[in-house]
Amino acid sequence: MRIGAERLTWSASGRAIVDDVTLEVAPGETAGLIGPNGSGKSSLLRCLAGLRPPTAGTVRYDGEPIADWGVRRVARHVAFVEQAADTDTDLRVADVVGLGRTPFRDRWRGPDATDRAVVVAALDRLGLTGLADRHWKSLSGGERQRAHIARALAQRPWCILLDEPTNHLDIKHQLELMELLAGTEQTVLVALHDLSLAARYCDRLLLMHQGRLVAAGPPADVLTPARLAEVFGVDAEVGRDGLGNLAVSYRGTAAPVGAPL
Ligand SMILES: Nc1ncnc2c1ncn2[C@@H]1O[C@H](COP(=O)(O)OP(=O)(O)OP(=O)(O)O)[C@@H](O)[C@H]1O
Repeated sequence: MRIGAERLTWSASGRAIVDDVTLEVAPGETAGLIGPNGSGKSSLLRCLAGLRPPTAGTVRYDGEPIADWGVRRVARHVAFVEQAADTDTDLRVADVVGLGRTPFRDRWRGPDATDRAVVVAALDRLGLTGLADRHWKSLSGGERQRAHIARALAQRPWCILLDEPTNHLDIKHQLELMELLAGTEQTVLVALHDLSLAARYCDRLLLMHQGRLVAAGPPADVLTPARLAEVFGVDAEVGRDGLGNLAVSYRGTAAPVGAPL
């Protein structure tokens, strides 16, 4: 399924937080959304997930304006893992993951065999099978993060939007998650702060700066030292690491060294 935004603007407190953004993520593509703190990544993802009606412009899935879809139809096609998504609940982990099946159930019907099988598969995919019966409150931050991703997979969505999903994850689980996202046939748009991780696993990167989409393309084209200095304020080098992967190395900030605080 193709994700599209056309001249999308979302304003708050009289300011364009997402400013005239046009983008497209092709079916099956894994696209990385990058940009400094406050550049509008989460706000853009919330608009694309249908959680925020845009001030102007259109969000489309496979060419159809999402504004014409009901909440349930959106939830059947698009899963969204929010940043630091937390749930203060007494539910078991399997029940939280089972919430991903809600859009497919009648209001009064409990989970059926398909729902249960999908939840088992999603728990397994995220290495959470052993934690299925644990209470949510007893999980670590990384375990919760993985459970939120399992909940998104249980939706069996066509598109997955994720906001900083590697937060809280140790390096093995970061790599596992990125391998999963890069390997899935679903369309993925994932906001990431780790530029080397983004460069390695994403087909294309979309770079946000002050609410605007300022670059989009293959990682090697988007991640130039000049852009990293201008957008992120860092003095960086982009090259191949010892394994041949594109990687960003930082000399430091681009600000003058020794400037008084
Ligand atoms: N409801 C709101 N009202 C006013 N300002 C907002 C609102 N939501 C977000 N902002 C502001 O919009 C800007 C963009 O926020 P957003 O969370 O989209 O950025 P981000 O790129 O995801 O940042 P980060 O990398 O820190 O998560 C920030 O300056 C934020 O303070």
